[in-house]
Amino acid sequence: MKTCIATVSISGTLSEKLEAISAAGFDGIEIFEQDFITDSGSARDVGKRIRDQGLSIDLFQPFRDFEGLPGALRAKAIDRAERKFDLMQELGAELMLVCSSVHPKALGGIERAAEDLRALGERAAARGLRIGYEALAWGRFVNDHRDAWEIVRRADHPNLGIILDSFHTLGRNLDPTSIRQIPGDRIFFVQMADAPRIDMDLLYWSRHFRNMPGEGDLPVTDFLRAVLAAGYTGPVSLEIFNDQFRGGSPRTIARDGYRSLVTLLDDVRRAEPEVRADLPVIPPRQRLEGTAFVEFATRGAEGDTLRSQLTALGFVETGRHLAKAITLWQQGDIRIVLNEEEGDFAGSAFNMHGTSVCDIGISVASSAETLARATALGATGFAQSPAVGQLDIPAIRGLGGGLLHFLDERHASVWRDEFGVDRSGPRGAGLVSVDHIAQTMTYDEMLSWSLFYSSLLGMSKAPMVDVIDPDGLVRSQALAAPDGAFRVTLNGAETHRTVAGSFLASSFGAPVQHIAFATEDMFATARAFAAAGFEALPIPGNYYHDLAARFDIAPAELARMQRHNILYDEDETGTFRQLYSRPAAGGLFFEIVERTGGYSGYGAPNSPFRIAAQKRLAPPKGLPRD
Ligand SMILES: O=C(O)c1ccc(O)c(O)c1
Ligand SMILES: [Mg+2]
Repeated sequence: MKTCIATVSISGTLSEKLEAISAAGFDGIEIFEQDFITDSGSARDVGKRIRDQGLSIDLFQPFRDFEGLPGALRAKAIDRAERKFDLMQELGAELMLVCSSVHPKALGGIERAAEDLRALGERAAARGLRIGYEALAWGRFVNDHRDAWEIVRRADHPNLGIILDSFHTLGRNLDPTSIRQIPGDRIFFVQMADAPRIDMDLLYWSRHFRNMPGEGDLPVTDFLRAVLAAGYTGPVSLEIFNDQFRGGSPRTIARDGYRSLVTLLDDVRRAEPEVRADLPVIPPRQRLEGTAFVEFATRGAEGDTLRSQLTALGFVETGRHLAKAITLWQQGDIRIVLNEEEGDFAGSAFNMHGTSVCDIGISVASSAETLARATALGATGFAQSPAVGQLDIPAIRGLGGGLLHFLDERHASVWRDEFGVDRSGPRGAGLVSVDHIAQTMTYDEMLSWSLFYSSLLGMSKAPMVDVIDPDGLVRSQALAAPDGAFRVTLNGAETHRTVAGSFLASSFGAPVQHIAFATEDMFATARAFAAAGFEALPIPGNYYHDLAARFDIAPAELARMQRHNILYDEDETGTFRQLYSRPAAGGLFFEIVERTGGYSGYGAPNSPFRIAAQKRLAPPKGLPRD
């Protein structure tokens, strides 16, 4: 199945767009007329440049306000179409998109529209061209793909077909199953776009907020399933109008687009196995089984500080790497790796970010299949020649250039072979596993990284939440494996003045801002911490007065929470307790959580209080406080 993208979806000049689209792996483009007009090359030159990039021109668009016009206006519209046919022939484009009219003088009527489009189909046929008719969601008379299809059906011309665009159908909440009734060969082109569910004017929503399939909230998989079940075998294309993408990096947006489209085709292939279209075969998302390790790059005095922090949290050093300056720290099922090598990957991560998380190991059902899927979806592989005796574990680059390693049962012996350790850690303070890893990025990187996790790995998104920092808003997007075995929260900062933003600035983009460990008994853990000299993030008394008002918590329990600086939340399914460390050098910190019942959130109502408490302790530089 051919993969395409509209030039409007990518930022830059036409040449930059083409280069990025080609590099990302697409087969063809929809050329937006505006991108042609702004270029200084002739139509022939532009057509050649596109083909020289290895791309075909699968659609020329848009041609507006054609059908339903009276008298002289109709004649002028036909003349305009003929001129654009000339242009298409020079470019080497065979299919034109005609979108439903919004012209104030246009007249309604299905029969009139069918007649006009039949006439246009006839003129296109005389030149070996074809016309695809698309219902814009805000079209004056035609704004529903079922009406567009009725017009195309009545026009009954072989050079006229329908163009389906997921946004126009799903944005109006139209049921895509009606598409299954359209003969597949009368669908001339298919455009895919997702969007976040926002209640607003359709045209404005479409022109500014579309995003890549899987990045938004629309049922795009159901839509494409219906299209392919109808027997459509033509190109599947992305047509994404998005303000943020228009200002983004052409390469990144094109790569994300390709990743989202191949993921969508793969999801459809699995959901609709009878379809005829030839869809790319890539391995399925692998089951995630947990966090195998979290590796820090550190050195010298910073390493000593980190070691004393880990000790206060109940970790113990259980092994040393047989060949490198790397130590293993354990507690329960948690493995923390401290890498003080100067020459390898961790060394360069330390030079760049200071003490920081440079590598996350994820336990998966099959690491080879995980790597194969990630590679098919355009992830950047990572290989560092293993030291003697070091297992070669598949890895890719993640956020901030950090690594993600994928381990399966074939790598179970790595701890014994390389560190001489073959059991889980001591009970320590009762920390049992990594609950989640919090990654910080700029706001405009969030869609990209949430697509990364949801397309490469078996993780799904929770609704986005706003986190209020006293100095700005931070958006937070959580993603989790279905059973919570692996969770990440992505925090998008818009200014340097927020805790998240100042972390990004001061660490030069370190990928992990905090790690949350799970305990099964928060109070026992807090007591063990206190005995080990752990210093909690102090939470003000006002918080506990408010807790007493919001929830039914016994006074003795509330007093215990306050004594240990424990935060609390609950929902219909269960309860959540949180305890934070003080921020370490560079702003990195630890969180301890206890979940009961089915609570699957992250204590979002508590984050403003946590952030304010962090700022009291360590005001961002240049911002005197109190
Ligand atoms: O916003 C528009 O006008 C517009 C133009 C062409 C399309 O294919 C479309 O989906 C929207
Ligand atoms: Mg469209």
